[in-house]
Amino acid sequence: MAYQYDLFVIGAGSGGVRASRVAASKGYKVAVAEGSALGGTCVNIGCVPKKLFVYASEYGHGFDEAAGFGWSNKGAEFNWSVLRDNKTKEIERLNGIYGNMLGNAGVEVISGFASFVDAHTVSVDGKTYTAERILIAVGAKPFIPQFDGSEFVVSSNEMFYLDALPKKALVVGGGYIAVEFAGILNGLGVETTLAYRGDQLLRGFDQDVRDFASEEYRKSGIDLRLNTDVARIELADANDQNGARIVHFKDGHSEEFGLILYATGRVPNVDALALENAGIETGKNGAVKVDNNFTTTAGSVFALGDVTDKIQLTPVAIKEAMALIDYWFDGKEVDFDYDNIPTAVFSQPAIGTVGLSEQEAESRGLDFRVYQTDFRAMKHTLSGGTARSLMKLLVNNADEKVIGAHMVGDYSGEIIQGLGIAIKAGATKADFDATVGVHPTSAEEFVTFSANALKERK
Ligand SMILES: Cc1cc2nc3c(=O)[nH]c(=O)nc-3n(C[C@H](O)[C@H](O)[C@H](O)COP(=O)(O)OP(=O)(O)OC[C@H]3O[C@@H](n4cnc5c(N)ncnc54)[C@H](O)[C@@H]3O)c2cc1C
Ligand SMILES: NC(=O)c1ccc[n+]([C@@H]2O[C@H](COP(=O)([O-])OP(=O)(O)OC[C@H]3O[C@@H](n4cnc5c(N)ncnc54)[C@H](O)[C@@H]3O)[C@@H](O)[C@H]2O)c1
Repeated sequence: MAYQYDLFVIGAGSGGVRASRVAASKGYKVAVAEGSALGGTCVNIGCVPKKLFVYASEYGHGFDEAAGFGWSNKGAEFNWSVLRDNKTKEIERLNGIYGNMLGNAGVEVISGFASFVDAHTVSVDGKTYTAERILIAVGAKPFIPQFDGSEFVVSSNEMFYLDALPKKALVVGGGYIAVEFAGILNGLGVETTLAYRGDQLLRGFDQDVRDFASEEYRKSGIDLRLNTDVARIELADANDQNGARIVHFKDGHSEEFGLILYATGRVPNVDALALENAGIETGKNGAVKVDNNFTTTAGSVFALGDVTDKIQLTPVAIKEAMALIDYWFDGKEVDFDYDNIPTAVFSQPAIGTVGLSEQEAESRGLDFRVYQTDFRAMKHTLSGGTARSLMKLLVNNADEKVIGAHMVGDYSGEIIQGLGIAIKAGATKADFDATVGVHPTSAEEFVTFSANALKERK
């Protein structure tokens, strides 16, 4: 049967743009449907605008820290609408670049939300399109638990377009988005409370990193409250939808906030897809089920990125798209390595991590040793700041390979990328030791760990 397209991609985000662009450049006839803005979550309401906000927020601390270096700061003021609107202009510039990139590669961009008619046919705004292969790359959307007053909270989506910043904000959650936005708000001068229902933030990260980062967040001014959960929320003035909110916590106390951000996870964005029309099965939270080759239960339909709910990171979606391209064009079975994916949390201070945490290494029954240090970075000898940095290296005793590296402190995201290469390449502790340090940096600690830094493990 002749189809209109070789490939129809649903969603022009991190994974969808890469897959459609490369497939078209290799000779496929490709269309991509996008219901919102080109570039997806990362470009529009994720990594990119978030990082711009982090830069803005860091100045908030920078002005204070500059005094020790001789700068006098005569009443610097922050204007939210300038930041918000400059950010939006930059994102619109990127949207244009994505449009050109797709157009130049010969990809037809169709505006609108797609849904399945059958395993080779999708419908967008009432018009149908047939394709030999269909790729689902629709990403994820914020999950907000439903409770009395949950309509008065916002998700990260809205944070990028707020009319004004509140005087006092509550952030609920304990993952990447919660700690990143708590840091952003705090640095921009908002009185910020971060409430998490569990014992410690950042589940899945190394325990020392979690403890250390939490302490640093507190020192930076965030009011961190653990084992704290919200019972219900109401408007302070029932006639003012945009006014203050009263939060009733489960411990019985109540408090007023101008803004409440729920950062309580993201779930696959499948509701509008009518997956059942194509016989596509889903699992937990609606995640599209795929085999190793990203093939769904309908053989002509593939899925990757956040919608499969594996690891929700942009470079993962992009690498998955490239692996799928190799499978389609070169018949290479996908052998995606989900171990040793470096990642950074752009909180303040930032966290960089790659490989196993101490707890993961223990649960895998490995015999390993840990080198660990924490120190005051040189900058803070004059800044007057009390921030400290943490670095930690795990070495497998059987083959001397470095199996994990973790850092909390300035530039961790930048530093961890290089360590990711070393660990992926199988570097040993001796290789780290044989590497000459870059001085004076914090990063050099990773190549100067001696027996003195061995952690006594219980
Ligand atoms: C606040 C925030 C900060 C983040 N920061 C980082 C970071 O610093 N680093 C990092 O690596 N990751 C970060 N992420 C995660 C990253 O954005 C995602 O992992 C990544 O965007 C996933 O790519 P994707 O291709 O799976 O989906 P997406 O990029 O989400 O793209 C999916 C696209 O599909 C479209 N779509 C949905 N349904 C349909 C439909 N039916 N028809 C047509 N189009 C549809 C959507 O509009 C969207 O444009 C962040 C996420 C958030 C929310
Ligand atoms: N720097 C980055 O790379 C970056 C930044 C932002 C987001 N992301 C990606 O996006 C994903 C989603 O981010 P996220 O922070 O929303 O999710 P997350 O899964 O990282 O964290 C969700 C948090 O909400 C808590 N939670 C869940 N349900 C709750 C409830 N009912 N009440 C109170 N708390 C609840 C969880 O315990 C957890 O701490 C991340 O896992 C990450 O993969 C990456």
